[in-house]
Amino acid sequence: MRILVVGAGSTGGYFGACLARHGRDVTFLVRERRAAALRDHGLVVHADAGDFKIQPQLLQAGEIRGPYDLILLTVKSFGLEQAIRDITPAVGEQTLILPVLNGMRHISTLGEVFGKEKVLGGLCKIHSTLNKDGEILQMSALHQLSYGEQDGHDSARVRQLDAVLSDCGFDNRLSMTIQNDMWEKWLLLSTLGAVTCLSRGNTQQVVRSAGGEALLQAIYSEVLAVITACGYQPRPAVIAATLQMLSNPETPLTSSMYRDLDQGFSVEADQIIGDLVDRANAHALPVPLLNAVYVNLQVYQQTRQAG
Ligand SMILES: NC(=O)C1=CN([C@@H]2O[C@H](COP(=O)(O)OP(=O)(O)OC[C@H]3O[C@@H](n4cnc5c(N)ncnc54)[C@H](OP(=O)(O)O)[C@@H]3O)[C@@H](O)[C@H]2O)C=CC1
Ligand SMILES: CC(C)(CO)C(=O)C(=O)O
Repeated sequence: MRILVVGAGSTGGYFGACLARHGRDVTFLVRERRAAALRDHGLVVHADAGDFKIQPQLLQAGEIRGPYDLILLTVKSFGLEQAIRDITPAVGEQTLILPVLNGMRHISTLGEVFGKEKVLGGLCKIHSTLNKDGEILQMSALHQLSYGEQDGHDSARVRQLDAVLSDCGFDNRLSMTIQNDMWEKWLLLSTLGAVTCLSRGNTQQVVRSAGGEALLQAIYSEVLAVITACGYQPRPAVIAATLQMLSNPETPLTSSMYRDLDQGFSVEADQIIGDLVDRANAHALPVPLLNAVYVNLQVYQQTRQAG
């Protein structure tokens, strides 16, 4: 199976390197600066289970010759439009596109461009980032990649994909409920992103602040109400466990959006929070806290762009 990993950042670099290290046929689609760095230094991964390095096969936009069997899409939401243009020559009749982006909006965008049947549901759970040398840093043992047919049916192609992604050193999961899994992940991630970005701190600091736990719970309730209004019902056990995890005063959690904000990088405000606010508005659902977070992040983005 020929695999094109689009982006060699925190998630693409991690999962792509694991796949290549285990003998899968992986090529990374990267941009010029990343290509130069990876050519010179290789792709270095500081994994929880130990460090390793691969010399990746690289391509840049315009160099793609023919379709790939799998496109693992690991760009940020604000890079999606460009990535769609760049991968178009790699998408053939049988190509499967597996996106790991947070949120939901990209699924319909990709479906509209390439055809819904080519786009799998997907998500990853990992705490990873790039260090100052552009190396991948896995910050906890978590490294889960889940995927499945959007409508949950079993198929030969997802079984084949599952076989290829198995035994590559990360936790791969074929899911027959991937849409619901993605909504459940959004519940976790958007609450975590909202509360950490708003407070400029981790969940432990939030929960140990006066009114912090109540704020977290109130944001969580707003997100849950939006998701439910959209027709998805997170499982009761997941609702309870997620809130318990987020409110645990012993565990300082951050989201990738907060880590980006903390470093002055662009954040996926529209995809992770704005889309929830839009959906709430469509259902005439008041979400004052999410709205406050969204405004806050938009102002951050404007300040960044002006600076
Ligand atoms: N990091 C994490 O812990 C987690 C992230 N996620 C989600 O995963 C998605 C990806 O995030 P993450 O990996 O952290 O992001 P990163 O910014 O670390 O990596 C994205 C990479 O995509 C590259 N890229 C963007 N556009 C293109 C393009 N057209 N062609 C080639 N390369 C491109 C960027 O390259 P360049 O260097 O050239 O800009 C960058 O290296 C996001 O939606 C995020 O929310 C989900 C779970 C955890
Ligand atoms: C759920 C979590 C926190 C870990 O995968 C995440 O998706 C993120 O940080 O973007």
